[in-house]
Amino acid sequence: MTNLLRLLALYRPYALWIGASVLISLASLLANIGLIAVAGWFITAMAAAGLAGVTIDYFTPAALIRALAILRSGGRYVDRLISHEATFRLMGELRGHIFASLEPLAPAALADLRSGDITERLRGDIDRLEHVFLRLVSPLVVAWLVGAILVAALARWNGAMALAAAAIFLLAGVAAPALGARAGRAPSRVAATTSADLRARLTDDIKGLAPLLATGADARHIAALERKMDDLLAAEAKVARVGALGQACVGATGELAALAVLAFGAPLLRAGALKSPDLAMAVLAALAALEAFAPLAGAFGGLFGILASADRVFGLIDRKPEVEETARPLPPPARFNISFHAVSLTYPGAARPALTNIDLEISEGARIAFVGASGAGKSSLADLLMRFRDPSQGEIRLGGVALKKLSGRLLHSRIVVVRQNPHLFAATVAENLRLAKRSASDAELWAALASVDLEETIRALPLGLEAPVGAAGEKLSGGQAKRLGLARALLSDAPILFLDEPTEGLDATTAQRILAAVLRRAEGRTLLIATHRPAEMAAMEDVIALDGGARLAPKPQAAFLAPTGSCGLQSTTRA
Ligand SMILES: Nc1ncnc2c1ncn2[C@@H]1O[C@H](COP(=O)(O)OP(=O)(O)OP(=O)(O)O)[C@@H](O)[C@H]1O
Repeated sequence: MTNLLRLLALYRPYALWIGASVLISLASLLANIGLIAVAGWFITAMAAAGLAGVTIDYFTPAALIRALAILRSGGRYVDRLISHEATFRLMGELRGHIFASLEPLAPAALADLRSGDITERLRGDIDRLEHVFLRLVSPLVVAWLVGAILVAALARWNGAMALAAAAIFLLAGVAAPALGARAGRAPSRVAATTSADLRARLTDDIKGLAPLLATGADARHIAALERKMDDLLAAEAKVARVGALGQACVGATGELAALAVLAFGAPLLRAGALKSPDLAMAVLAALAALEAFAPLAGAFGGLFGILASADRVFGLIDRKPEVEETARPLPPPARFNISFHAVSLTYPGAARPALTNIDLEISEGARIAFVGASGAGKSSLADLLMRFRDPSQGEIRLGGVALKKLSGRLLHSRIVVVRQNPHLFAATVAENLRLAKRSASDAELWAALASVDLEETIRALPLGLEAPVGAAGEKLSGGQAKRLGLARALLSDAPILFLDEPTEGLDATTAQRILAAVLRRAEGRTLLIATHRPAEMAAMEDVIALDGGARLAPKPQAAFLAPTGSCGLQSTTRA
């Protein structure tokens, strides 16, 4: 419920829009009720005048009927316009708000969420929140106001008649929504969470279709999706049943209110305390009140589904970032030497540290190779350097300034990391490259491609630089996608490059050519390479060996090049 209140609080900047929408909705509903009531009064009065052989002024009621008809139709149109505009603005803002909250979370604090899940929270769940105002709040407020106005109007003729109508309106406007919400609580929550899960799974399965087909696991996954779909349909059927029952109950509101007015009005008519046109008007007004209460019937059955979506959306916003941005970042340091001071890192929930007590001094422009078996901690070093995570202990400094005191944006403009499988966007070759340097000319793009041996391949594509690379670069081979990621990094002006196994999987000749180009383009910059290749180690000024997260004792570079298995690491002792 707290999240529902938080959601409603977000509407505060749109209070004027919402007030206007409720007023216009109320006016058009009252116009409709007035139209039916005045028409009833008019017909009865005309009949009574005919029987009595007298004439009455029919211009005024006819004009009133016309005016009410125009107000009803125009009001409905303007109401839709305003209420939807307010809702769309709010949803747009909420999406922007969520995107802004996602940025500091990425990548570490989102690592446990499937990408389909995040997409679903941003799309489906937010869409569901749209109903809060349109289907719940506005209809409820309008129904209560209409009920109160009708009861006040009836009270002018007879208190008991007004009380009876009030009791019926309370049943329809308070008891029925409350019961509907209660009955729909479990199934609507199940429907919302199952639907979110189903979409997230579907997204994941579509992304991983190739391995699913290759391993023959597709049938199992399809069966699992079908089971989820059955669960969803069953939950939605229950929500629909609650809605239908609510509709049946609320549907009787108008008739019951009309009967109550008739029951109390007939004796007044006989006693001459009420005229027949007035009674007809009151009965028809009570009957027409149904229009105000009808939307409440099914809406509240799904209330808890909307709350489940609100929980999922706010659950994303409320996640704690792995790293806190400093509110007052220091200016960029003058130098770019890197130092690690007794740095340890233990991932949340991990049994043992990924990095232990690492001390490092990397001077500006240095060329260092990081070596170590898989899981030794090389990529974790890069994550810490980019401040995707903070060390559990110790401190990292850039130019003598603690990373925590620098802004994330500054850090990311100074240090570029190329991961083992760099992410490519579903955009063109040029767009992917220009992420690193927006102003890069085509000639610069070609030069960057040439340095990773990709120029010929891209020139051979009919669209060249404008060729789309497909989702996550799937139109390129694994090696080509990796090289495009590398070209992107080389294009940037960042003074520090961290390349995580840049030539892994490439043949020795291509790897050698690319290494030469990397060294050329990294001239004057700090170049850090995580590698298993002796040639890359040999090209660096220094080799730092990691084993199980600890830095091994320094030893001559040549020792790493000895063919003793895992880069000559076995005989090395811990630092
Ligand atoms: N997000 C994570 N959550 C928990 N443990 C992690 C996470 N990422 C890495 N680890 C663990 O931290 C240790 C170091 O991993 P890291 O990826 O830094 O090694 P690496 O040397 O880069 O390995 P590789 O050469 O295979 O890429 C490993 O034991 C790994 O299982």
